[in-house]
Amino acid sequence: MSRLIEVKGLKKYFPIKGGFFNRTVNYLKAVDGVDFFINQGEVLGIVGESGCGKSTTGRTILRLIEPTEGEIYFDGANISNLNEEELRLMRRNMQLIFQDPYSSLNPRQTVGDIIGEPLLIHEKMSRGERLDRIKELLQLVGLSPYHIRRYPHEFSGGQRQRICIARALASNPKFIVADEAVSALDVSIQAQIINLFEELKEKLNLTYMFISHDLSVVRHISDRIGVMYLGKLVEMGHSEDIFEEPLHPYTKALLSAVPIPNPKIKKDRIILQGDVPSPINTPKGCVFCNRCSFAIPICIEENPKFIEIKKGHYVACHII
Ligand SMILES: Nc1ncnc2c1ncn2[C@@H]1O[C@H](COP(=O)(O)OP(=O)(O)OP(=O)(O)O)[C@@H](O)[C@H]1O
Repeated sequence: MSRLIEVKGLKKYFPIKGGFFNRTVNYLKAVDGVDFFINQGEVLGIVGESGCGKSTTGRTILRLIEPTEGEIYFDGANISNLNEEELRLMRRNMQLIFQDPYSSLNPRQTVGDIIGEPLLIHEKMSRGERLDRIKELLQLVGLSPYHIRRYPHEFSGGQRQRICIARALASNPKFIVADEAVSALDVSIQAQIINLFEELKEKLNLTYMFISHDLSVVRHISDRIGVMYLGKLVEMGHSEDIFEEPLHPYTKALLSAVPIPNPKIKKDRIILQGDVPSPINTPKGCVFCNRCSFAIPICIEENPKFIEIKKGHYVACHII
């Protein structure tokens, strides 16, 4: 299996300005040194509580946010230092679908204009060819070609997310970052949109990074899952391993809150204590240690390495 995405030592520190001269007085460490890869045709789920750096990771990979440090490879090519023109060409291969289908569509544009916009930017097409392609995209996401002249307010939340997906597919991308793409939808509609993502992946040979704060959402679609906490990956592995044999105390705590239908899977009940530390003054040792019931003295002193415990299962924890 070939690697479509590879990320090495990725960091994104946002400067914090202050004082009379508005100088940088500190940094918020949104992403603090993450390494991972996504194979061609694979779905990597990224989970973690709000503010742990999931969106920043996704957007930095797409170069919508400039990385502070680290390397990003797409299909073997280092895209960390591309110039504007090179980035423009690269972007057609990588698309972002985000949370809120209500605010991400221009209410004054017709569905046809919304979906056709990337075709104007990226493709040299005649008007007729563009219309055909828009109709094809509408059908691909389960909408009707007759919807082409309608406006976003005429659609339900699930249908609007389908429009966003059609727009993202217009440039024939290979890689999609779906950032909380179903979080704003009702549970029954969430399932429909997740099924659509799965169908499109098979039909169009897509690769996804599927970001969610909700483990039960990523479970169904992900081949592998990465668990983030305070800007770092604390565990990553095949979905079955993460659900059936979680290793990191934080992953166990997240799983405690998720109902698991299989009675054979025994879960340690771990309740999260305390608060997430500030991403401005991150702890010297393990980022999770102030909330961990199993912490030992080394956890306060030393940041644990992210190591492969068994094939494909990585964890950053001193007690494993
Ligand atoms: N443009 C920015 N400037 C300064 N800080 C930012 C910026 N974008 C994000 N942050 C901060 O970076 C940290 C990580 O944010 P991010 O949105 O990546 O987290 P997340 O896990 O996706 O959470 P959520 O699901 O709530 O979006 C947060 O502390 C956030 O406040």
